[in-house]
Amino acid sequence: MTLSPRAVIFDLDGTLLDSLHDIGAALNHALSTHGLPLHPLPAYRHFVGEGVQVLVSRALPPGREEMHASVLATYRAFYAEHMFDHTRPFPGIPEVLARLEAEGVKLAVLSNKPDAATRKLVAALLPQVPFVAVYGERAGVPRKPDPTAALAVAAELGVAPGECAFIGDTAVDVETARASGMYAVGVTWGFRDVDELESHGAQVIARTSEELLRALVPAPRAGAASS
Ligand SMILES: O=C(O)COP(=O)(O)O
Repeated sequence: MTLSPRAVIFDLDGTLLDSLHDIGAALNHALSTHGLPLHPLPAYRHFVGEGVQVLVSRALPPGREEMHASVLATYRAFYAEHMFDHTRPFPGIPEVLARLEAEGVKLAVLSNKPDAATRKLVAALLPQVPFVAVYGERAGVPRKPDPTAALAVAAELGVAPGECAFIGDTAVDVETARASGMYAVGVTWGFRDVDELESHGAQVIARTSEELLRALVPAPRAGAASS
């Protein structure tokens, strides 16, 4: 099945960008600065996804909630300096975005990452992509899976929610898509597994960037590639 959406809204962390290392290293730096135990980097797969406040809450040891503000401040300062150390687009992502652009599909990013970091990363690592809208978590706007921001992005793009696909790697993204009335597409190269995506209602699962493209746009006509 090809969805052929008029617009595609992408999650950022774990969907477009492989950002786990820099997030985990920055939070481990903050934890160690405050004398708290660290986590192995893979543990951060389950901490990321619901914004920076929740990220820090999940990383703190039980009973140390009073450290939240200090750890968050140290994390923010360190991450601002190190968010580009290891973070790169996942393999095939620039090609997916270029093909969607060529097909005339409108593109946007909606992340639960803080807005400033979201914009900086997208501008620096995907500079050639003509995203119509790029948003992270903003004061006064409920974060995903609340549909408010996704519906506002669809309106900004001038498309109905039913003409949008929402692409993400976590339950939060799939729930956002469903709550907004958009196609829910889960990708497996990010931070969570297929079970999580399916059990939260992903209508399509893409395991590779090629599978994602096949789900979104019609295949080039036979013979078109050889000319
Ligand atoms: O940083 C987060 O909490 C999540 O970011 P994402 O919404 O781009 O996955």
